[in-house]
Amino acid sequence: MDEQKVLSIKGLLDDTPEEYLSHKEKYENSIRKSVLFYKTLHSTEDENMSVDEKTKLNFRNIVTSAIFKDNSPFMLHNSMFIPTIMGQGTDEQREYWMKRAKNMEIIGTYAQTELGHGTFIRGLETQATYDPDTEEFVLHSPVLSSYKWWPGGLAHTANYCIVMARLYIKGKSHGIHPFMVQIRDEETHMPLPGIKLGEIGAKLGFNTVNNGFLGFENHRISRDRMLMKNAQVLKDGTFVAGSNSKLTYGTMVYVRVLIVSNMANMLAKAVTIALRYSAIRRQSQPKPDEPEPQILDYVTQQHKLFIAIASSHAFYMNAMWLWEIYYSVSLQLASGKLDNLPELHALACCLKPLSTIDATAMIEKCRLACGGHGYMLSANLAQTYGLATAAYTYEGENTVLLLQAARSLVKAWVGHVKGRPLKGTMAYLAGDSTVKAWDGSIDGIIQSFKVVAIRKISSVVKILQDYEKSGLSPEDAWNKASVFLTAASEAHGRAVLLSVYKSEMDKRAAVLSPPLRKVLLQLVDLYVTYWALEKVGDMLLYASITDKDVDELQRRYIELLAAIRPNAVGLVDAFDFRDEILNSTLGAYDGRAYERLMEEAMKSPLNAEPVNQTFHKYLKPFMRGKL
Ligand SMILES: CCCCCCCCCCC/C=C/C(=O)SCCNC(=O)CCNC(=O)[C@H](O)C(C)(C)COP(=O)(O)OP(=O)(O)OC[C@H]1O[C@@H](n2cnc3c(N)ncnc32)[C@H](O)[C@@H]1OP(=O)(O)O
Ligand SMILES: Cc1cc2nc3c(=O)[nH]c(=O)nc-3n(C[C@H](O)[C@H](O)[C@H](O)COP(=O)(O)OP(=O)(O)OC[C@H]3O[C@@H](n4cnc5c(N)ncnc54)[C@H](O)[C@@H]3O)c2cc1C
Repeated sequence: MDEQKVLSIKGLLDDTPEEYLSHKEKYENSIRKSVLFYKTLHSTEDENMSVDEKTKLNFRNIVTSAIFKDNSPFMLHNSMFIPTIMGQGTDEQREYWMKRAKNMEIIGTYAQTELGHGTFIRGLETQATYDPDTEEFVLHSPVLSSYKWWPGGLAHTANYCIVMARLYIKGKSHGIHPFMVQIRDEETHMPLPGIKLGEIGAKLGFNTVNNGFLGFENHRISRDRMLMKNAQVLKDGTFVAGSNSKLTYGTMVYVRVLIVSNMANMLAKAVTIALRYSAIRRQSQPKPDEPEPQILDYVTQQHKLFIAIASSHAFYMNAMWLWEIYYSVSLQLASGKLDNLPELHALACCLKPLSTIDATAMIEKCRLACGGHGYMLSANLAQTYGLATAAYTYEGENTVLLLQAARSLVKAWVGHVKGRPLKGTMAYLAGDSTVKAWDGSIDGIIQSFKVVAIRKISSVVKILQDYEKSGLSPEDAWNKASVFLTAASEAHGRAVLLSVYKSEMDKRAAVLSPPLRKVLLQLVDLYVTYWALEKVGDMLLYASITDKDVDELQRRYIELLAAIRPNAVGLVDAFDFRDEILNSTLGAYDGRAYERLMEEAMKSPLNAEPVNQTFHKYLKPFMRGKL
């Protein structure tokens, strides 16, 4: 990625801090920057790229688009509109729409969620009724709850969107399908007749993504606007179903994998800021007559931050591994082979939640580790948190996705008990789940996490079966056991994250210089030890850990923090974020945090004059008892 080229774009970087712009100005400024940015450096995925090139491009797009303190109103164009055309369009539709979309002749978004439904896709109410007389679909929003609500860029930016709507033919519903809909005139940008558009209002974050609402009043589109790769409607209204109705959900799987990469990047940004600040901040005097130490030398500070470095590495390694699986399954789907889709879906339903849960918590911990200055918007930690925490919800709310993963794990376990072979990332469930003695090695701990997952899955299946034996319906039994179903999914996800991080690092270790290998493997060791201590209850219950073993783990953890300390700054420098991308008074490479804090403070409009007009208007009369 040519950051220099991007950052040299005149006007891309803000003179006025975004914090002091109005809601409307923030959006307008973000459009200005997005146009500059995309004119200079933007390439989208090309179908004949190698997996490695695609992976690098995805990661590159994430990093480059990190230039914005918030996200770009073009975000959905790249992350969902284009992937949906690629994944859901026929060859002819791809040919036409990809050219226009890649050249930014049109700007699109992905409109699935409605005011009344986000998780329950089968409950979506937007109607697409086929009219065989005119060979058109009539799009209609029958009730307020059917208005599309949330899609990024929908409010004022996009002029096209993929609308996920319920297909009706001759009064019969044929499920949810994707439709390419022009929503604004390409010349005037006015909403087309029968289309209501607007912005949903200020949010915790994402305030320049231009999330909008969309309502239809019997708006007609031609038949060829239904993306018909996975299902078709013939001219006479005959519906031709696809091989698997869930192929329509393909874009969501893609984005869930993308989110894992994005969490690696977001967490890397936050820990770079917090750790560099911790290296320059000196505070307190534990030893009389000695200078105040760097707060990075407090072990509690190391405990807060070093796990974030290791977690960013872990998410990155897992993301690259998952991209390989994604692209391999996508190629199989293209040739009609569907049997590996459920495993990819289950993996994405584990890793997206766990990476967003951990990243969100650790980014907040990075902010808290910076004390008062971490609370400043100019530190760019609060905004980073705001962007990350959104991913807990979007692209499949985490609880719902963990329950989806549980659905696959329960099926796999029940099948295993009946003698059906387990495969892929669930094969370990067939392993021995009795641990006679604690094995404190890295591989031993990872094996213990697998045992925890096996035991949690088997025990929640027993709970489900007992509930059903007691007369509960499968649905009621499922709901009753759902807390422990999500716990079983989390345990599976934890085992995957740990084992993939370790195995991917082992693959790379061979080509690393000995000093680099040592440091990176220390981070693997720290990550595994940290999680063994975090989940010590599970280890006690299922992995025969004793209090002596825990004591040993604690001592090892402390030693690892000390071992990593000399390389800590180098490890975040290695993320190689330029100051303009960190966009933080605390995280700049030169360490001049105090000067930058003051520089940013002086940009506050309130500092333009020594006495604010409210003194004479309100305060003085008030203090003189005259109000
Ligand atoms: C700085 C730049 C960084 C970029 C980073 C990315 C940024 C992207 C920005 C994104 C902005 C946000 C966009 C959005 O949020 S788009 C909307 C996303 N919405 C969702 O994800 C909705 C979640 N809900 C669902 O997925 C389903 O409805 C759910 C499966 C949860 C519930 O389905 P339901 O209970 O109705 O059950 P079903 O019968 O429909 O389905 C269950 C069976 O279907 C299989 N299944 C489900 N989903 C999938 C899938 N996606 N792929 C494959 N298979 C799927 C599931 O396994 C079940 O199969 P079985 O019946 O065989 O068990
Ligand atoms: C910043 C942001 C950007 C977004 N961008 C887009 C976009 O571009 N395009 C788009 O289409 N959508 C977008 N969304 C919407 C997003 O996809 C939905 O918010 C998400 O799918 C969750 O659905 P929901 O909001 O209806 O929450 P709900 O599904 O109503 O969830 C609310 C609560 O109910 C629980 N719950 C729901 N169903 C179940 C269940 N079956 N079992 C157990 N618990 C359940 C959930 O766990 C959660 O605690 C965006 C959302 C955000 C926050």
